[in-house]
Amino acid sequence: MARYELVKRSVALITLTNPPVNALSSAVRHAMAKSMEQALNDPKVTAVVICGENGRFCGGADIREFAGPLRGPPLVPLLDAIEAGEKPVVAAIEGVALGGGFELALVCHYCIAHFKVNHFVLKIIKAVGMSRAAKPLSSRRVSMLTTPCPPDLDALLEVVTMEVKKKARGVMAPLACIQAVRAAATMPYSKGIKRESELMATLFNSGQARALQYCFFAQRTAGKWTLPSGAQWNNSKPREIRSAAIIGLGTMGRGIVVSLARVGISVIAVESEKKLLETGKQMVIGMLERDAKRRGVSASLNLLKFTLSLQDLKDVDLVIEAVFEDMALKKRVFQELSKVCRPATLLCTNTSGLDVDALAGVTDRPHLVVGMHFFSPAHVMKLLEVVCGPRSSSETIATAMSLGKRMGKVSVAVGNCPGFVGNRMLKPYMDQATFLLEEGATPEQIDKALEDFGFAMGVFRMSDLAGLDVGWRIRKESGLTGPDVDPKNPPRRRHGRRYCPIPDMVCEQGRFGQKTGRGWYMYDKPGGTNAKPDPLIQNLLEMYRSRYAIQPRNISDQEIIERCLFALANEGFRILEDGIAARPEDIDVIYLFGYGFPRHRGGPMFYASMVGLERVLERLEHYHQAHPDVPHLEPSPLLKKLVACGSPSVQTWREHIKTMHSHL
Ligand SMILES: CC/C=C\C=C\CC(=O)SCCNC(=O)CCNC(=O)[C@H](O)C(C)(C)COP(=O)(O)OP(=O)(O)OC[C@H]1O[C@@H](n2cnc3c(N)ncnc32)[C@H](O)[C@@H]1OP(=O)(O)O
Repeated sequence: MARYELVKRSVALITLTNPPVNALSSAVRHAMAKSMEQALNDPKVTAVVICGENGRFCGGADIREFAGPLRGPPLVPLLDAIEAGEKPVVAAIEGVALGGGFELALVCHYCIAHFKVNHFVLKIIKAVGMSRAAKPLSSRRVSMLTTPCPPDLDALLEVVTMEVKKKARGVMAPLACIQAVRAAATMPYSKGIKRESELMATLFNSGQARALQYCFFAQRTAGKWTLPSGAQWNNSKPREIRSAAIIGLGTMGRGIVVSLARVGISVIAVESEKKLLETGKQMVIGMLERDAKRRGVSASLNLLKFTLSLQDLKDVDLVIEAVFEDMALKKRVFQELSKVCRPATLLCTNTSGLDVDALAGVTDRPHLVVGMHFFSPAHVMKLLEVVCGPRSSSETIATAMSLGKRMGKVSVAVGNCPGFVGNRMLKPYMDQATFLLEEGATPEQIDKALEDFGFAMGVFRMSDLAGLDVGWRIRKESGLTGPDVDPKNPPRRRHGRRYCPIPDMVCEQGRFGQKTGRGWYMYDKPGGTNAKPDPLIQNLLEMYRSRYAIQPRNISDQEIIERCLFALANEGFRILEDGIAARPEDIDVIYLFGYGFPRHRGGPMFYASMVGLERVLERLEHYHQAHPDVPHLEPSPLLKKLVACGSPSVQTWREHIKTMHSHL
């Protein structure tokens, strides 16, 4: 946990040894306290060097211990002893120094940071020995340092506070940080530290802290996929991918090309027409150049090839199809790829919800077919849903997951069903939002409630950004709207359930969102981003309500949140029951990284557990009674089962999920 060595007969070298990140667990704190005591009491020791094993100084407190009561010695007295000691202590920092690890470095009298500090420990020790006589320690104690306090501190912090409130809506920690900075600048050290401890205690005991800790581990759990066959992340070897091809240079295709090229993979990009190819090429080159400039590296343009011919793909390791969301077209592409590519080439689809196994079925290698569902813009968004078809091999899944990681994505393995996890859950969420419009709410009221909850964007603002025509096309293909559907017979119902045609009416007016300058909001120009409420939408809603004799009512923010988010979580429970997601953590990670769900709320499933499953069940029953023609509001059997089992913690739900067959 901490190794103590006497080096050169006078320097104590204390090495933190708690892999993988040398977190300050209770055992480490105990060993550190003992080692420091030994060093300070040993007359032979004239100086101390603290470092971390395996190229990492310290990743801070052991977050796993936060779930229980504090055990072992507290950190602050240890830090105080180092700071006040009569022997110089040097932090030799390599890799990370985070949280409590950073505090540990701060109280040391000297800090040396290098990307390979272990090579330097002996030199550091020598330098420390020499400087000992020259420099008295009083000037090296952090408590003796004065913090500069600008005369306009209040105004400065006010500006920062406003910025933080805008960027991290509803999040407590950044505001507490500003208060701690104020305390440091205006109070003596001991009082400032006391204030900081109080702020820390408030945060530490908050629901937000629990949510953020949950997110940290959920993100890491998501990479550890497992199949009922026994194949899993640590026993399935991914293939090495050196070359890839992308079919389709629309918005998604371009982002995927950039994501691959910037990690050094050669990419062949294919389009069907010369003009589309040229436009796509220019866009990709521009994106890569801007990206490289931002990262201070040179753009990897030599890795790219642009072509109109699928024949050029015969030798690539992997293909990602990113053509229009049209099953017939995708099947044609997969049939062609089957003929052209060498038998070992992996064939992936970027479909956002179509049947991956149906595509596998038209190829000569269904075991090498897998979904790689990127989120737009693909070179920015961190989420990748890896859609495992029933015939995808474990090697194929491992390769897609590992390629996602290589591109810096958070990859989550999901099963194959319409919409997979993310988009399947989006439907009930968006349905509730449009039903609320019918009942009397406005897009801006619903968006504000969701943004106050913490979403980066409300549902209507997000739809305008994504483009309203995509969903419209899908609804037409599923027979929910279009020339063959009589909107009056029956009105506001399709396939035996409630249906809101307002989104179709918006699209019929050519309002497709930001790209057309009009959508649920109006924008200064096509492509504009500054959303303003549009009186025409207000008129449309009023006319619609009067046509169907709907008496608008005042709808509270609480109802908006409950109906949208409990319907969302309810679908999540069904997804768990169906074996489309293996764990609630996977669902939460998908919503955190793909749909802007606020991290300090932990994701839809964690949020439901924090609200209390009993309460979620009671509200869903209430809303389902009021809207019996909305099946998504009917509480799922798993939710009922969990409540009947006493609402266990989210980490243990898996034990209660008995799926007949997993789709993973
Ligand atoms: C006694 C209390 C006194 C003082 C309290 C002070 C406040 C704090 O210190 S709060 C903690 C602050 N520290 C952090 O927030 C760091 C969190 N960790 C990270 O950001 C990263 O893990 C990393 C250190 C930058 C390393 O990143 P990477 O190389 O990508 O590895 P990972 O996959 O993220 O992590 C590997 C492995 O380590 C586990 N882990 C990492 N940090 C901690 C930690 N602080 N506590 C416990 N466990 C940690 C992580 O879960 C991974 O575990 P696996 O089992 O391999 O999944």
